Amino acid sequence: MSMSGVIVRRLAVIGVGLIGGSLARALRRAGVVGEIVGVDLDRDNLVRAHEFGVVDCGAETLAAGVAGADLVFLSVPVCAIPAVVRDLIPHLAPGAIVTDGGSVKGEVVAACEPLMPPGTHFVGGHPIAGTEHSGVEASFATLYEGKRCIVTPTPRTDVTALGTVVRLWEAAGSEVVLMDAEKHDRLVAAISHLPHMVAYALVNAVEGYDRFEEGILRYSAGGFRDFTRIASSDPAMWRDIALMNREGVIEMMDHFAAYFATLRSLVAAGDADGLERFFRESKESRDAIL
Ligand SMILES: NC(=O)C1=CN([C@@H]2O[C@H](COP(=O)(O)OP(=O)(O)OC[C@H]3O[C@@H](n4cnc5c(N)ncnc54)[C@H](O)[C@@H]3O)[C@@H](O)[C@H]2O)C=CC1
Ligand SMILES: O=C(O)C(=O)Cc1ccc(O)cc1
Repeated sequence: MSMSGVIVRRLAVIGVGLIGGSLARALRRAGVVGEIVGVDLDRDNLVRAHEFGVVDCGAETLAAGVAGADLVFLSVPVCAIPAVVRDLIPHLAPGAIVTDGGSVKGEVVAACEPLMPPGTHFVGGHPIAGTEHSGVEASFATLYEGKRCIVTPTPRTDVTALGTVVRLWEAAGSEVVLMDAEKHDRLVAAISHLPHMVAYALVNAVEGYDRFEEGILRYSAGGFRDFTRIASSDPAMWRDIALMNREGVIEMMDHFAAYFATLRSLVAAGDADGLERFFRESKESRDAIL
C-alpha cells in the first residue's frame, strides 16, 4: 500500500461490531489506514473480526490495543464509552486522538473531553447510518457511503484532531456535518430515537393484545414488518440510548403523544375531512424525503 494517502498509521477499534467493523472495512478499502487493531469484550466476536480480515490483530487488553495507536475509535454502547475512555487513557500514545460513533453525544462529550491528558484529544462523532443487525458479521464497507456523519466539536476541540476525524469519515464515504452536541441529541431524538421507541412499543402492544387469546403477530403483513424492522435492533444498545438521551427522548415521546391524541380525536369524532387532511400532510412530508 502506498503510504501517501494514509490518515491513520495505527487505528484501534474498541468494539468491533456493526459500526466499528464497518468503519474498519471502509477505511481499509479506502487505503487510508496502516494497521488496524481490534479490542472487544466478546472474544468470539473479536476472533471473527480477525478471521474476516476486518482487523489485523485482536488485542487481549485495552492497554495493548491502544498502545501506539494514533487514533482510537470507540464503538461500544453509549453508557460504556466514558468508562472505557477513563480506562484507556493511561495507555495512550502522545498526540493520540480518541473519537467515537455513539448515538448520543452531550453526555459522552461532557464526560470524556475533560478526562483527556494534555496533548491527547477527544472528538465526538455519530454516523447517521446503521441497520437493525449487530456484531462484526453484520458489518460492511459501504455502510457509510452517501450517509451523513455528525461530528460535535466544542470550543476546546483541537482543530488538527477535528480535521483528522472529519477526513476519516469522508474517506469512509460520508458527508460530515459539524454540530453542537446538545443540538445533535435533540435532532436524533426526533429522527431516530423516537421512531425506535414507537416501534418497540408497537410490537409489544400488538403482542400484548389478548382479545383473541392467540399470538396474532404471525398474521402481520408488509406494513407491520416495514414499520417495525428497527424493533429487531439490539436491546442493550437501545437501553443505553434511552438512558443517556433521557431528556430528548421524553420530550419527543410527549410531542408524539400529543399528535397521537389529535389523531385519536379525529377518529373518535368521525371527522372525515380532518382525518384526510392529517394523512395528506403526513404523506406529503414523507414523500418529500424519498
Ligand atoms: N447499530 C446502529 O445502527 C448504530 C449504532 N451506533 C452506535 O454505535 C455503537 C456500537 O453499536 P453497534 O456497532 O451497532 O453494536 P454491536 O453490538 O454490533 O458492537 C458493539 C461491540 O462492542 C463490544 N463491547 C461492548 N462493551 C465493550 C467494552 N466495554 N469494551 C470492549 N468492547 C465492548 C461488544 O462485544 C460488541 O462486539 C453504539 O454506541 C451505538 O449507539 C451508531 C450509529 C448506528
Ligand atoms: O436501522 C436503521 O434504519 C437505523 O436507524 C439505524 C441507526 C440506529 C442508531 C443510530 O444512531 C443511527 C442509525
